[in-house]
Amino acid sequence: VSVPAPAVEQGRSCVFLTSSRNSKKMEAGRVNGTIQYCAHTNCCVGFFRIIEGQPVAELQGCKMVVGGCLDPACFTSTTHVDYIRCECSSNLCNGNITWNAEEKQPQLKHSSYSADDKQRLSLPEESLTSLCSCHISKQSDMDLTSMELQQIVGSGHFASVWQGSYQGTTVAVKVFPTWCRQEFTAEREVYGLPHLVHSGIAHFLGAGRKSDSGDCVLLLELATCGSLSSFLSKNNSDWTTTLKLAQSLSEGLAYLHSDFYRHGVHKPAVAHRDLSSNNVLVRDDGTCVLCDFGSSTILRSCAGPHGWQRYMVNVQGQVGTLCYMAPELLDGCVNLSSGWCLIQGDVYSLGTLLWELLMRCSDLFIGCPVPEHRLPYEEELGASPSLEQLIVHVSERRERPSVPKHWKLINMGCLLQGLHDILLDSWDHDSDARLTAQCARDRLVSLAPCCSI
Ligand SMILES: Nc1ncnc2c1ncn2[C@@H]1O[C@H](COP(=O)(O)OP(=O)(O)OP(=O)(O)O)[C@@H](O)[C@H]1O
Repeated sequence: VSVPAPAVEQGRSCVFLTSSRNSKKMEAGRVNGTIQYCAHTNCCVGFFRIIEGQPVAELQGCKMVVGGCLDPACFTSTTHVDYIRCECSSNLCNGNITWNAEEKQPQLKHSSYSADDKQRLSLPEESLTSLCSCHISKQSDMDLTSMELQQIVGSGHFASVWQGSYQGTTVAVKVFPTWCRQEFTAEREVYGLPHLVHSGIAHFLGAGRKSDSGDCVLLLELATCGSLSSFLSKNNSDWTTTLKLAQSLSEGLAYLHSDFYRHGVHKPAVAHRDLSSNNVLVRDDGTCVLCDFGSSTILRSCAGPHGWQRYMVNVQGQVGTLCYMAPELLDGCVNLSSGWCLIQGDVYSLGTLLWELLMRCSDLFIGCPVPEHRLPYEEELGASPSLEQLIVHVSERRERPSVPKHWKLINMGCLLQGLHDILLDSWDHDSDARLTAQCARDRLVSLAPCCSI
C-alpha cells in the first residue's frame, strides 16, 4: 500500500480513501486529495482486504467516533474472514498495515440463530447469509510500562478500577488480580469484538499485564461522573437530563444486542447479563455508557444454545445484583434453546434501570419532594433482598417497582402515559412480550417532543 507524499497540517492527518458507498467518512474531516485532516479525533483507521496474501486498502481516513487509539502504528494481530483493520495515532499511520498472516481465522458458513430470533433482532439480510466471525480473536498485549495509577475510582467483586494515565491520556484502569484471570479474559473478549465501538459502550483502549505484579489490566475511557448509581445518589435531574441518560442507555444496549455484518466482519449480538446501575457509567456530557462485560454472553452464531449454556450460572452464584434480574432468571425457568431469553433478560433490567432514573427526575415530582435514590424493590424488600424474597415478589406475585400514582392519574398529555408504558412493556412478565432495547430507545426518542413539563 503506497503512502502519498505527506502534506501534514497541525492535528491528525490520515491517509484518505473511500468509495461512494462510504461517503459518510467525509464528515470526519476536511479532505485534500489522499489526505484527511481529522476534525474531532486523534485516530486514523484503515480497512484492508487481503487479496492473494496482500492487504489492499478499502477504506481509510479519520476515525468517525471520538475515542482513544494508543498504538502509533497500524498493526493488527487479528484477521476476520478476508479483512483486517487497524486504528492508530500518528500522522498517515493508516497508509500501511502490519499484521500477522499466520493468525487468519477460520470461516464459518452459517448462523445458528433461529429464523425467529433473526427477525426479532432485525438482522440485516446480509448477516443471514454471510460468513460470520466465530472465533476468539487473539489480541496482543499493550506495553504498560508508561501506565500510572493515580486514584481508585471504584471496585467490584473481581477488579479495582483506577483513574490513571497512559502516554499522556487520562484513562480508567481496571485491574484484575491474578486469580481473576478468567474474568479478565471474558471481559477482554467482549471488548475485543469487531465493531464494538459505540458511544453507548465504554471505549476500550487495550489490555495487558502489570510488570510488577502480573495483574491483568483493561484500559478504558474514564467516565468522569462514575457509576449511574453514584450519580443518582448525588443528583436529581430535570427532564432533559433524565431523557438523555435514558436514551443513551437504551441506545448502548440496543447496539450491544445488534448483530450485523459490516466490511466483511461479523458483530455478534451480546447479552450483558449483569445490568445494574453499578455497571452503567455516566460521562461528563450526561450520557450513559455500559461497562463490565465480565458476565456477558457473546451469541456467537456457531456456538448455539450449548455454547451459550456454559455461561449460564446458577442464580445462587450469580454475581449481578439480584434486584435487576428478570423473573424467569430468578426462578430458573429459562429456555436456553435460544439466545433470545438472555437478550430479553437484559430488557427487563433496562426497564428497572429506567425506573431508577425516572424516580430521580425532579420534573416528574413537581409539588412534592423527589424521592431519595433507591434500587428497584428497595422500598418493598429492603436494600439487599434475598433470592427467595425476589422469587416470591417478582416471579410469583408479579410485582414490579412501584410507579408513583400521579404518573398514571394526572393528565399531562402523552408524556407520562408514554413513560409508564415503556416501563410496563420492558418488564413484562412474558419475556416474549417485552420491547427490544431498540424499540425502548425509539419510544424514548419519540417522547421528547411531547414533553412540556
Ligand atoms: N471506565 C470507568 N470510568 C469510571 N469509573 C469506572 C469505570 N469502570 C468502572 N468504574 C467504577 O468501578 C466500579 C466497578 O467496576 P466494574 O463493575 O467494571 O468492576 P467488577 O469487579 O467487574 O464489578 P462486578 O462486581 O459488578 O462484577 C463501577 O461500579 C464504577 O463505579
